[in-house]
Parts: sequence; C-alpha cells; structure tokens
Amino acid sequence: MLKKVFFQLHWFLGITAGLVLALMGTTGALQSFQPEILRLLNPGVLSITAPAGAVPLTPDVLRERVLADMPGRRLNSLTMLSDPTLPARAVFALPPPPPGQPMRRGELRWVDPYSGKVLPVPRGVGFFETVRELHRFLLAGDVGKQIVGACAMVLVFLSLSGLYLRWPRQVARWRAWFSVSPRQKGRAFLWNLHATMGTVALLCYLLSALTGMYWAVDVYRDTVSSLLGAPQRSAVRQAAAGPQAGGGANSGGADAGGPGAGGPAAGATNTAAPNTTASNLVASNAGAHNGRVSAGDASTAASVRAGETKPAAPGTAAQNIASSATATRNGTPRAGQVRSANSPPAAAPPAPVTPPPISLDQVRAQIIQTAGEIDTITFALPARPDLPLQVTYLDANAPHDRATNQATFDASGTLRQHQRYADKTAGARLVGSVYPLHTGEFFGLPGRLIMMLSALGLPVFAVTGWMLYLDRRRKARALREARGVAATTGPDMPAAAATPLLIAFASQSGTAERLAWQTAHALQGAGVPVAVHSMAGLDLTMLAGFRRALFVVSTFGDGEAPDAARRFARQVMSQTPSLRDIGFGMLSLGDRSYAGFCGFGRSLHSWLTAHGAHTLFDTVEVDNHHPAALATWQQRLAVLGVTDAAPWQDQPFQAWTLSAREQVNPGSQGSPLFHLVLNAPQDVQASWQSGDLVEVLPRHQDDEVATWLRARALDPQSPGEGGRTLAESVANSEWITGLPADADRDTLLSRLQPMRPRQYSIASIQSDGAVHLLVRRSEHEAGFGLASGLLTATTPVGSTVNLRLRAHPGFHLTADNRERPLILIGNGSGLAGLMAHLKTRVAADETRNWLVYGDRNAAVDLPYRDQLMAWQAQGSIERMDLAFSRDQPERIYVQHKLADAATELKAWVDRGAAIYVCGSLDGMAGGVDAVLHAVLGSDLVDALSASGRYRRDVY
Ligand SMILES: Cc1cc2nc3c(=O)[nH]c(=O)nc-3n(C[C@H](O)[C@H](O)[C@H](O)COP(=O)(O)O)c2cc1C
Repeated sequence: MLKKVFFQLHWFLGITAGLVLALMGTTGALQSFQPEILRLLNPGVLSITAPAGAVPLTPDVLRERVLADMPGRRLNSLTMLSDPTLPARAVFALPPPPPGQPMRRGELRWVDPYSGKVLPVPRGVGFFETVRELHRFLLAGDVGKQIVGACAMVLVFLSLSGLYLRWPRQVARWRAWFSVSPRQKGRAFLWNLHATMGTVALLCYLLSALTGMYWAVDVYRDTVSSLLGAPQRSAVRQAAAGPQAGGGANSGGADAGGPGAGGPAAGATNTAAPNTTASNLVASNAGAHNGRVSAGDASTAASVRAGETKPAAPGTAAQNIASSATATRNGTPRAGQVRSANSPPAAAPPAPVTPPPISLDQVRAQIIQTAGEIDTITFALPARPDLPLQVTYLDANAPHDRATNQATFDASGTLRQHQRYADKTAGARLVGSVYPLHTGEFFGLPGRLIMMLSALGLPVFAVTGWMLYLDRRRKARALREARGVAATTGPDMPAAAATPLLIAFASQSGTAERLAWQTAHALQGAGVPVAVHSMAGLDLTMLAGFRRALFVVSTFGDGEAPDAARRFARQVMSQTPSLRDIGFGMLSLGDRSYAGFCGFGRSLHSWLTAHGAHTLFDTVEVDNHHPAALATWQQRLAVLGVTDAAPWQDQPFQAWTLSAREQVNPGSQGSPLFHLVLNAPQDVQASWQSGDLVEVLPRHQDDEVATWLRARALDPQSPGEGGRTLAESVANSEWITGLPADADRDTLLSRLQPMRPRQYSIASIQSDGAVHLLVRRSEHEAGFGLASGLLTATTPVGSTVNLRLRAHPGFHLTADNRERPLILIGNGSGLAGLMAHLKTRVAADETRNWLVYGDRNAAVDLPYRDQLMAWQAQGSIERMDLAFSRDQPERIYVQHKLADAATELKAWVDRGAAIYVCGSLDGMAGGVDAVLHAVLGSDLVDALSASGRYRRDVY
C-alpha cells in the first residue's frame, strides 16, 4: 500500500516537475565549466600570455594605471590573482540610479596585470548570464525562484522515493542494483535505465538539491543557517537595510550569497571597524538586500544590469555597500560579485582631513607576512580615503574558492580585523561550502565532472520517466478499449439510472470476459446502465441487489466452472436463496468435443431457475466460438433494447512473419518442441503483456491436402462446400484426423467443421521485440496437428502465418500480483506462459520467484535452460524445482515436487504469494490443484482463485 502511494507520488511529481528539473540539470551542467569555456573563447582577455621577463604590476601601480586608462571613473574594487595567465579585475562604480530606481551593480572589467590596460569586454558572458538566470529563476523572477525551490524539494523526494521503489530484495547482489543492459528493449530498458541511473546519481542529486534549496527556499536557508550557527538571512537583511548599523558585527557571509555569488569576498564576516557602518562593509552582493542573487560575472562584465532588487532606501546599507569584485581562484569571476557603491554613504560623518589612500602594496605585504602565500586578493576600495579598506583573500592552499579570509585596514593602514577561514566555526565553514558542494568543486575536478554528468542525467530522467508514464497510459487505454467500456458503470449513463443490469462473467481464458464487456458496451450504447462483475467476487447479497442479470460463462476442466467461479459454484450455488425478483439471460460458452458441454452454464442455469429466477430469453450455448451463436446472442439482447445488430468484430488476423524456428528438445522421448520467433507486419504496432496468447489460424498446405484427398481416392478439384473445391474446403477446415482411408466425399463433407484458431501462450514480453512461442508439434496418424504442423513444419522460416494477439486477462500478472512473491508452476510447452511472467519479473527486478517445472528427461527436456540457470545464478529466480519424470524408475511430476515442499509452499502463500499454473490440464493441472487443496485447504484455494491469486492457463 505504502509502495503504491509512493509510486503514484513519484510518477505524478516526476512528470510535473520533470521538465523544470531537466532544464535545471541542463543549465547547471552548462555552467559547470563556464570559466574554462569563457577563457577559451576569450584568449588575450580571460587568459593572458605574460610578456617575456615581465612581472605583474604591484597593486598600487595597477590601481594607478587602471584609473589612468578609465579617466573619470571611480574604482570600487581590484582583484589580483597569483596565476600569471589570468587577468586582474576591476569594478568601477556606476552613476547613481534615478531616485526610486533600484541600485545597480558596478561594472566589472578585466585588466592586463602586466600593463594595467583595461581589456575589451569578453564574449559569451551574456549567454552564460541567461543560462544562470534560467537555472536560478527560470527567467521569471521571484515566481521562478519559488518554482525552482519547489522542484529542488521534489528532486529530494524523487531521489529517496525512487530508491525505495527500486530497492531490490537481494540488496547484497550488485547486479540487482545495476540491472540495465543494452540487450533490453522497450519498457524494461527504460525502467532499468531510469532505476540504475537514479541509483548511481542518487548522492549527487541529494547534494545538489539540498544545497540548491539553500538559495531557492528562504525558510530552509534560515533554518540551516541557524542550525549551523551561521547568521540567518533575515538578520543579514536587517543589517544591510538598517541605517547606521555600524559598530556591531555584521555579516554578509557567503551564506547570504547565491550560488555563484560573492566569490571569496562573499564569505566575509565583518566585524566592523570602529567608525564603520554596516553600510561600508563589503557585503556579499546578493541577498543581503533582497534575497535575489546578483548576476554572474557574465553580466557584470558587460556592464551592469539593473539590480533585480527592490530599490534601496536612501542611506541604507544596501545602497551604500562598497563593491567588491572578488575573484575566484580560477580567474573568472562568479556570479554577481559586484554591487555598486554608487554614492558615498549618506550617513557617514564628514571627514575633517582627507588622508592619502592606503598603500595597497603595503596591505598586501602585511597579509602575506601574516598569512603566507596567497592565491587571490581583492581590495574593496573605500568610497572615501578616511574609511576602512576591506580585503578578501584566498590562501594559496585554500580548499576551495569560498574558503576566503577577510581583513580590515583602517585609514592609516593598520590591520584592525582579521577573520581567517580556518578560525570560523565548523558550521560557518559548512555554510561557506554550500556553493562548492553544489557545483562539486568542493571535491576538485572529479567532483565538478561528476556533478556535471549527474546534472546532464536529469533530462534523461525526464525523458525516460515521461516515456514510462506514456507507456502506462497507452496500456491502460488499450485495456479499456479491450473492455469496451470505461468502468463498471460508464460515464455516459443516464444520470438517474435505475438499478443497473448485472453482467457477471466467469472465464478461464478470457473469451467470456471479453464477450461480457462487449455485451456491456452494446447495452450502454442502448442507454441501459450496467455493472460488470467477475463471478469471482459475486455473492448472494450482491446478486440480490439486481433485478436483471446476464451471465456470460464458460466451462472448464471437465464440465466445471472456470477457476475464478469455483467458489461461487461451491459456496453460493450450494445455498437456497429466493431469486424470484431476478430475471436473467445467459451466454454459455463450451465445446461439444468435451463430455460436459457447457456444464457450468447448465448447472448455473438450473440453480437460478430452481430458486425462482426467471429467464429474460433463451440461453445461448456457443460451441467452439461459433459465430452464428454469437449473432443469436446479439439478437437476444434486443429484448433489453439493443438495436444495433452489427456483428461484434474480433481482431483481424494478420500476416506475421515466422523469423526463426528451433527445436529445443532434440533427442527427447516426447514430441518435438520448438521455439518460434514471429514478427508483426511492418505497419502493426503489436502490444501484449505476459500471460497473453496468440491465435493462429491454420490453413492446410495445398499439396498436403491434395495428397491427403488422393489417398482417400477423392478428387481435390471436385465440388466441396459453398462453391469451393473439395481441396479448398479441406484446406480451410479442421483437420479431419481419424477419417478412414476409404471415407467417401459425403462423409468428409459432413464432418468438415468451421475453422477454429489455435491458441498458444506467448513466451516473450514486448521488450523482446517479437512474439516467442513454445510449440509442441502434435503428431497424428494422419499427419501433424493443424496449427502445430503449420508452425513447426510446413511454414518455411521467412514466410507468414495468420496470427492475432489475444488478451488473456485471467492469466495476467495483475498490478496486485506484481507486488507479490510468485509461484510459477508448469510443464512442457507451458513453460512459455511462465517464461513471459519471469521476464516481466526480471525486468522489474522482482526476485521472489519460485519456478516448479517438469518434463521427461533433464538432459534434453529443459527449454531455455541457459536463461533459467542464469536467472537462478543471479538471484532472479529465488527457488527452482525441476521434476523430470523419466530420469528415475518412478514417475516424478511437478505436483510431487510441490507436495515435497509443502512447508515452503505454505510459507510462500502466507507471505502473500500468487500462484500461476501453465501447461497440461490432464495430469499436471489437476495434480497441482490437488496438492494445493491438500496443503492449503480448499477454502484458501477457493479464496485465492476468487481474489486472482491462483491463476491457470491450462489446456
Ligand atoms: C482445458 C479446457 C477444458 C475445457 N473443458 C470444457 C468442458 O468440459 N465443457 C465445455 O463445454 N467446454 C470446455 N472447454 C471449452 C471452453 O469452455 C471454451 O473454449 C470457451 O470458449 C472458453 O472460454 P473462456 O476463454 O472464457 O474460458 C474447455 C476448454 C479448455 C481449454
């Protein structure tokens, strides 16, 4: 039950959030190597070739040259990197925005560290800016951010629920976890790809979602920050917004920055210098003000995008934040490091004397003296010389780009505050690592690569998830269409419908069920409300709730009820209720070649009438699917208002190509058994599920018929039935086995029967791409069996046979049974039906399978031996019992194996197992049934049948 709920939630959330997640994955992956890509695109700007023998300029000279190159501009910050191939960076202040307009960021430009020349704006930054905006906001501002946050939460749920849903029984078996194989096709391949990739990438998705939520979900961020002892965003916001927050400690730490925000400076936890106000602090660009992460280096390079922010109140810290253009180690700045300090702090006290600017050379020397080798240093230049200088730097051996240190120098160049990354609390360091964790950079290049690949996996999930979903829908629709009506009481019924008419079916191999639904469809078309029920669940109370009922039942075994109606036959039909208020009609399917023709229908009829039910019309008995009897049934329905007498259409037969044939039991004492592969015609989209059948329409080979007729001294060209020659009549008829060699033409004609299709269980599943059959050639005195001869002997490989798929709902692996352990029992060619179920189970990684199979000799009579052994070896078949009847003096059959394993049988059924039996009715099915009754008790066996946990496809 829980699994079902998780499954429903998983697919629902998956298909709703899937597309956004795919977009986030793609855009995330695109950004993974953004610095490298931009550098490749912009040689001479983002990667510098040092002139021979040249050394980079010192900070003071660089500042001077930059200002000389951009006369009239104010420099907000300067970043220098130790890598000689990377440019320095300068952020220039922008003019203040018109009143009421949001504050704008500074303009970031790259600078040649050897000449101090400001370099041209690099190419490609606009593209990456858009990619980043898509990744974070879906280009839809705050609404987009909320959606991204929700989708990140969904990703956490999908990862964990996916793990739960695919959790293999045999956890220790690695193959159970990584079950995808290129040999799989269709749904199995999609499912396995989805599950295996999900498992492989699980940690990456959890990591990227849990870190991504940090920027997208404010509450989450605040909670995490407070749990880790880092300042909450709201506190940051307040500090940034409050006028004159000076004097107190302030933090615009990396926690305030968005992904890609801030760079080293973003980590600054500022303890303000005495005369500093919060407004002067180097704050992380981002959210301190508005929760929105400012744009990446990309945007800043090209000049300034208007802040997406709400306008800062004059005099607030946000407006006055000194810019920082902190650099990442790799030399390409990250998202939105820049916020313009475009006007001097309104509230700063006027400086009586203007001291000369602090020497950046000295500041850097001091830092190197204190901290050792450094990688990157950013000077956040104060708006006025009397204000302190903020410096952010990265140690040469820093673990990642966000492991920044901050220092504050007062106007005299004295170091006032020094906050080392290593001295931060573990929580603050973790908060500072959120971004590198998100990108994988925390784990170096392998981490970035893995995160990029897992991000690229998200679109694959979206596609496979959608394909699986559409496949499910298509199957559900096909089933509904097969049923003909959408539900037991269809949607287009008169609203104030009276008590619906009951249509109860009892079917072994699906014909009665199909006809019941067709009947329901016809009645619905005539405006008659109907309720369709299997007799498996029908009891007296339900029956008494109807005034009119139609029973569509077949007979099985030896004049008995089909399995699903056994309980009804035994328990309900042994009672003596009054059924006087019920009028009923009956369509009874049978076959005259059985002694108890329509046995179950007849006993049901007797029971109903014996207890007062009256007939609405004469019962229609169908011998062997005879079309005339079905037409009669349709006419009978006129009593109930059905006027449309168009004959019910069966699926047409189609020319399937026999592509391969191989005898699987050479040397067997039994008749030859063949594995056949059949392909649908090009234009036919064949669809079936395990348990289904094919029907083959046999037609005798002309030369064979001619020989057979001549052997009886009959002229093949003499007149036969209905204007056909005798040869044609025989070719399209049942094979008349046992007809004596001296039979005359009239005897022959009197015994010709209408052609009846032969049914075979399908041994393959749809992902195999073809129908596989396991067909035993039946050999008679007069030749081969009609259809089996056609399939196993007379049709050359490469030629076609007339075939159609036939749903066999009675032997389906229902949704309920898919979740259960399965006991698969069969013999001979019955292995076909069991193989299809096993394939379904293996594809779904369901290993609680117990196979009990038997034939004559172990050496030659185990079809699909390699496949079965491989499944057993890999744990896909938990238990396998093989019974070879002729390998020892006494006969041992599957029922004996089952009886020997009575304790386990009981245990499996107690654990909820379903039992599927496929193979011979004579001997095997009866023997197995007897063992089940003996071991489990008849009540339980009946209950299993009625609830669909005991299903048989026996013949
Ligand atoms: C193994 C087996 C046993 C059958 N036994 C009988 C029988 O005893 N009496 C009868 O009239 N028809 C018998 N039939 C014929 C079926 O009732 C007939 O094929 C019917 O159309 C099947 O309908 P269903 O697909 O709804 O089960 C039997 C068919 C099979 C395959």
